[in-house]
Amino acid sequence: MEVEKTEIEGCFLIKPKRFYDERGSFSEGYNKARYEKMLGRSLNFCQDNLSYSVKGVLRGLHFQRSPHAQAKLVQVIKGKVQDVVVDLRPESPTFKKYVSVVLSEENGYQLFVPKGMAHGFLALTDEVVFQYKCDAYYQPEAEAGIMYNDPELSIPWMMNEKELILSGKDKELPVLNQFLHEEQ
Ligand SMILES: Cc1cn([C@H]2C[C@H](O)[C@@H](COP(=O)(O)OP(=O)(O)O[C@H]3O[C@@H](C)C(=O)[C@@H](O)[C@H]3O)O2)c(=O)[nH]c1=O
Repeated sequence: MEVEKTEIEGCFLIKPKRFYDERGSFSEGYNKARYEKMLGRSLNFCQDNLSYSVKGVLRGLHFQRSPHAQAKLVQVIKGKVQDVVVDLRPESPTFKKYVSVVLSEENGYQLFVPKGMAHGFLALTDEVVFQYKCDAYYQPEAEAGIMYNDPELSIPWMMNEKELILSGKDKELPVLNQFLHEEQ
């Protein structure tokens, strides 16, 4: 298993080791003791989520407000996504920076997303099964988000705007600037 730092402090790309044999392959999706050691922090995941998406679905950019903020361990079981994380911690040296990675069934990579991030992904294949662990429970009243095409962030999404499929809720999200003003 390899761990790579990303441009955002506390956000890591994890490359689990895969064991191949004549039957197929095996890999550990999560091992509390090993992941804690590898990431240098304690982990207390309490909820597992699974979503199915068709090509062009963009979910994001989401987070839960404190005290319900969630760290996440995200991965793709089937298909391929562009996964994006935005640092929303005002005190962070990488405040307003984003990280964009491709997570796929083939590469098996995982992304550890610390608390204080907005997170989203774009389904790049016809069928995407996306799985993630969270360390705080879902709290609908704490849900918040930033518009995926925020002009200041200017995230280079890997599909054409016209091909994207968003939820009604995600079409109404504020841009980053508006969100930061409303929070003050
Ligand atoms: C996130 C979530 C949703 N739901 C319900 C609410 C709603 O009726 C339905 C679909 O919810 P959403 O539209 O919010 O699902 P979705 O757009 O997939 O939301 C997710 O997006 C990704 C990018 C994340 O990072 C997650 O934290 C989460 O915000 O599922 C739960 O019951 N538990 C949960 O933990």
